[in-house]
Amino acid sequence: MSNSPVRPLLGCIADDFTGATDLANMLVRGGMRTVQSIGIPTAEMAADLDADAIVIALKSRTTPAAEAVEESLAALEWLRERGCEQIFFKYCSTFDSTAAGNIGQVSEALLKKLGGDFTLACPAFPENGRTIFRGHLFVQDQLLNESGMQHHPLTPMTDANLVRVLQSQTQQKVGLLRYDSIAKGVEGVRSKIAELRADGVSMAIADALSDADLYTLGEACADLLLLTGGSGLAQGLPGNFRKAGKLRDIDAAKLEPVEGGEVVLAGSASVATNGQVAAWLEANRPALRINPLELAAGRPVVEQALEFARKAGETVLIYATSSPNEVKAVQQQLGVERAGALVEDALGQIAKGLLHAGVRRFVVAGGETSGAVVQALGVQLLKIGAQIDPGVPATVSSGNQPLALALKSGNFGGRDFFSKALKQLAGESV
Ligand SMILES: Nc1ncnc2c1ncn2[C@@H]1O[C@H](COP(=O)(O)OP(=O)(O)OP(=O)(O)O)[C@@H](O)[C@H]1O
Ligand SMILES: O=C(O)[C@@H](O)C(=O)CO
Repeated sequence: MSNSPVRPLLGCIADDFTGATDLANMLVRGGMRTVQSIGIPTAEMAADLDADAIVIALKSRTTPAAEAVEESLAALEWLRERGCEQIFFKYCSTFDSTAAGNIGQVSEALLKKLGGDFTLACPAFPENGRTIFRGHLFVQDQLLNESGMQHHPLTPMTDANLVRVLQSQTQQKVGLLRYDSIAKGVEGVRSKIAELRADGVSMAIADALSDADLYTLGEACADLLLLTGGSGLAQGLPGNFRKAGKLRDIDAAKLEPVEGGEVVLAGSASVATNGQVAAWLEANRPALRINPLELAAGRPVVEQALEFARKAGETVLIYATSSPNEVKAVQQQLGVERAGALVEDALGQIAKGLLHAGVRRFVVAGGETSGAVVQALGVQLLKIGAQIDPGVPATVSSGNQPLALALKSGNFGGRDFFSKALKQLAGESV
């Protein structure tokens, strides 16, 4: 067994916040000690880094391609300076991108900078119902464009044919690594990649119906400088580093316990979060809903929420989560951006107020919401612990005052996620 690596092995760039946490979760599950940085780490943060994998969380999913490319290249440069051997570009398992990109443009730029001539694009996440067959992405039993994602406010996905979608975002030739090549195992994948390369393809959408397919892909691609996809594709990578004797045999998911108060903050309006809020209310646990219209009217919503939490004497849920129709009505009155910003800002301020009141464990629902809360709490670096539900790990922030955080993508987590996450952050077995 080799000693702890001085430099990280895998460098990752994620296009959003909870997506980064999802990827980090997968790497820890595979035995890689992983830290997530909010943006490119500062020199001070970098001095403390000791991990097998580093995930840099950007907020580039919906930014114009040129901006996303610039930020991603800056992250790449930082990761290469640290000596990372392989780079992973993480995007959403539903391939969320605007009509203008930017998954293709960012992948192309990263590949060029690395001097590579081929990469895979595979957003599959079978554990959460995302599979790819003949280049078409399914969410559970629906094609992507019939799954509800066609109505996404920022990244409506109206075509399930990922070869076509990716080709519209890059000058490079896009191909398909089909399920029948993957069924032939690691050698089958390698010979198909050789064929695709000879054909001038530099990015191939990879089919994946199961975790077994993703492990095969991961093993077959050990030598590629760049891989791109969802967290599922990363499952096969720790095994490659282990085989090469580069990982220590330690518990990568171990986190220090964090004592203090706890809270649940929900700013996601997704179906899964609506169910989780309903489950909390059905259990008669204390909850307060914040109303964006009251925020817009300048009412003291933040102060009221802090007072509510203080008086409750037990763990509370503070949420903006509403049904799609209610959200739409608010958005029509305030505008999508303003409504979102008001809620995010309020939940951030509430998180900060609760921190001052002694809260140290935070369960947060929603990608944008998590970004706002983490920023308000001044968190820059997260150590990643054990999985709570697929795609969501427990995490603890670095620094003088460690905070325990569970940051959940909107559509992730079971109905009992909030209570399960609170227990796990408190160190209880779940
Ligand atoms: N009641 C509401 N009315 C209007 N906007 C709301 C309301 N509740 C939440 N929002 C806003 O909706 C957005 C939800 O985005 P967020 O990323 O947090 O959740 P999500 O989209 O479900 O999660 P993910 O991006 O992880 O899939 C935020 O900007 C939030 O402020
Ligand atoms: O891949 C996923 O589905 C998530 O990690 C995510 O990025 C959700 O926004």
